[in-house]
Amino acid sequence: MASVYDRHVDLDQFMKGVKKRNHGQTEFIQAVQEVAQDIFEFIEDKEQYHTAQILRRIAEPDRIVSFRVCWEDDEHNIRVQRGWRVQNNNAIGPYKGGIRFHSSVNESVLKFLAFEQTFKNSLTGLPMGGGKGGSNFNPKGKSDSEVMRFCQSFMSELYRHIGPNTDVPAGDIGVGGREIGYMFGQYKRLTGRWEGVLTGKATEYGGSQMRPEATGYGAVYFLQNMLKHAGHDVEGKTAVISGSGNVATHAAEKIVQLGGKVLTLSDSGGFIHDPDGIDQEKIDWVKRLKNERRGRISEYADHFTGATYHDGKRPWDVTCDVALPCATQNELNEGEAKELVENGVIAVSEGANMPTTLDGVKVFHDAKIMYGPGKAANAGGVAVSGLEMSQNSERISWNQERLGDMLTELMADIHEKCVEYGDQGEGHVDYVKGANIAGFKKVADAMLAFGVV
Ligand SMILES: NC(=O)C1=CN([C@@H]2O[C@H](COP(=O)(O)OP(=O)(O)OC[C@H]3O[C@@H](n4cnc5c(N)ncnc54)[C@H](OP(=O)(O)O)[C@@H]3O)[C@@H](O)[C@H]2O)C=CC1
Ligand SMILES: O=C(O)CCC(=O)C(=O)O
Repeated sequence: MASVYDRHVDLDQFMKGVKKRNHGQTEFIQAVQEVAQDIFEFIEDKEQYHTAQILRRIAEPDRIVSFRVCWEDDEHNIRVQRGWRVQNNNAIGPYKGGIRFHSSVNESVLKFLAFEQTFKNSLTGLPMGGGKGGSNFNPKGKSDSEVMRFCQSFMSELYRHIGPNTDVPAGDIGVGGREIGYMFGQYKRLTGRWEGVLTGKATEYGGSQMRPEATGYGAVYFLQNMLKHAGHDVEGKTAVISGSGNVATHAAEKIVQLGGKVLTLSDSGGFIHDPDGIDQEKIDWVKRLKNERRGRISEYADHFTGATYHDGKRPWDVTCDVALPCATQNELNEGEAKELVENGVIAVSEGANMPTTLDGVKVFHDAKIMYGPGKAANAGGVAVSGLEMSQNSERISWNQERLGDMLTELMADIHEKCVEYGDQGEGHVDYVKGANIAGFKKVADAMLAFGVV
């Protein structure tokens, strides 16, 4: 008798199902679409993946925990926020991925991030599954005490769902060293245990050297590998960077160290353009502005002569050789991608997660420029988090130099995997395809080994 379930759905039927089951979750649907088109091609002649419905299963989170987070502001008002942890897939290791605090956070955003994280973590070669969490809490303008009370309340719910062998969160937008400290302190208080349950900790209490730098540096190493593969170098290149947080400032720092010139940085208000170049001294100033004074990037143009501030704008119309979107999802659209290409960009390396819209990706693809998608290019952060987990379990700590070498090697390996599965001949590499297939294969083969679970 014919089965009512057709194992051989095509891409369109598959995406129809995804859209129906995840109605209105536009970011999640976008992330699945971008992966599915490559995976369907890859598994066309591989019956085992169809029979076991592997992609269908990866695109359905193992579980989503959602909870209320109550906290008291400095005026003694009771505030109520939502918190989530999306545990997408733990086939190859404990769930692993950051926590985001931003007013735009919702279930769709966290599902897309956890889905992407599953492929990214697989690409690192380390034993980590994919997860992501967060809240619609907006830390901007809040006092340290308010942030502390919020973090403690958030962890009072989250702690029962995480653990060093279960799920290991870290930072993301709006969650840096300060927030990780408050959350780790609360976990320790609630459980009575010191264990490596979060990464991105300060080095005084078990954090890893190089973790703050790892995502931004890693995105530049990935860029460097792409350029080298095509016979180019970072030295002498002009770079346009968006964002001015952890990833953007460290990407800028590494570009400068390798002899490139950084022209822009941005935040959600607008971007600054400094034709003289944003050197190390200026980057340090931006780090203090953002991490200590918690100010706006517009202040840069008041402080440094020659720089201009462009209110409400994104930096993609500034002519450059390389572009690094390092702020947030969907911050670079089709029109902006066309503008970059027309202005002669040769490579794009994504420090942020899914910063380019699907139409924008198509522009880069058609123009055959070197385009490193976030799940490969920004994997250095979670890779060093994986190394932090190893150091915590072994009760050891590696030095900066050793970790720097490991990060460089990890990014070169990820680049190699992308080339292995994405080489299109005549010197062109489809890095999206390479990252999707290499990331998928390891998770899929582990899932096959487990049977139907
Ligand atoms: N931290 C990490 O290790 C990793 C981060 N990533 C990704 O990198 C990106 C940046 O993260 P990170 O640097 O850690 O975060 P931060 O909070 O340190 O910085 C975020 C930056 O992006 C800007 N930004 C945030 N939302 C928007 C928006 N809607 N429009 C325009 N600008 C925006 C912020 O500006 P403003 O201050 O005005 O909000 C800020 O400049 C994210 O996509 C994150 O998922 C990826 C891998 C690892
Ligand atoms: O280090 C981690 O676990 C989090 C990294 C992360 O959230 C990401 O890669 O997007």
